[in-house]
Amino acid sequence: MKSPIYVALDTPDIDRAKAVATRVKQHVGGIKLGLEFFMANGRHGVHEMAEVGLPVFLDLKLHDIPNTVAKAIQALRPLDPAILTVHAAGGRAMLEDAKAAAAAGTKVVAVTMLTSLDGADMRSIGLAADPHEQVLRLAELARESGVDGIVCSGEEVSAAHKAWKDGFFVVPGVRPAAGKSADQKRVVTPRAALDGGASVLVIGRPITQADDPDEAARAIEATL
Ligand SMILES: O=c1ccn([C@@H]2O[C@H](COP(=O)(O)O)[C@@H](O)[C@H]2O)c(=O)[nH]1
Repeated sequence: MKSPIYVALDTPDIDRAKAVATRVKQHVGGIKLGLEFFMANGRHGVHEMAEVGLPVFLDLKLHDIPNTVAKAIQALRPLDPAILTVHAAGGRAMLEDAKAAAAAGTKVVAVTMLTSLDGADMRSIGLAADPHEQVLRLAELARESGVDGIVCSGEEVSAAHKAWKDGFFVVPGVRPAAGKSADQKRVVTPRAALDGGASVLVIGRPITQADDPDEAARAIEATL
């Protein structure tokens, strides 16, 4: 069975990204390239990483007016990403236009509330709801807008999955041992995220910063 793990290759160094991807290839289902990699290496870098032979998740978290996001997604079509992120807070029209602009084979998923935020952070940006309520509200908006799924933490994935049975759920903030971790605040274990209904587990530093990334990915996979 294909691994649900997408390894987050957060580095500007394409040789390092390729080396890690090649080492962990047997234990992951795909690679995730985010802003750090894309800003440094652009479209050419994405093409090169695709040569590793794993599906590519382009985590650019697009958030702008509908026309700008749609045009950006059209420009990304030749890269043929398996998964692409936009921010749910961009609103219904932006989500609808994002989905319409993507290639049929690309899953468009909406980031609800970053896993680096907790309730206190939400209040500081003027949101009264707790993380759980906010994620469920944005999940409903994403579902109604026709995108394929959402990004949320493992703390909310079970409730979101119950409300959206055929949704696609991407869960970052995953750590072999739960609890706060560096900049991640809403954290669960890989097993708990999967039991909650995650379709994809995004795991970066626990693999990429391990002395032996391949062994770290294998050990995580063995818990699933
Ligand atoms: O809410 C979110 C959305 C995206 N991410 C991304 O996932 C990885 C997590 O990396 P770790 O090293 O495992 O913390 C990273 O690329 C983030 O940009 C997220 O963490 N939370």
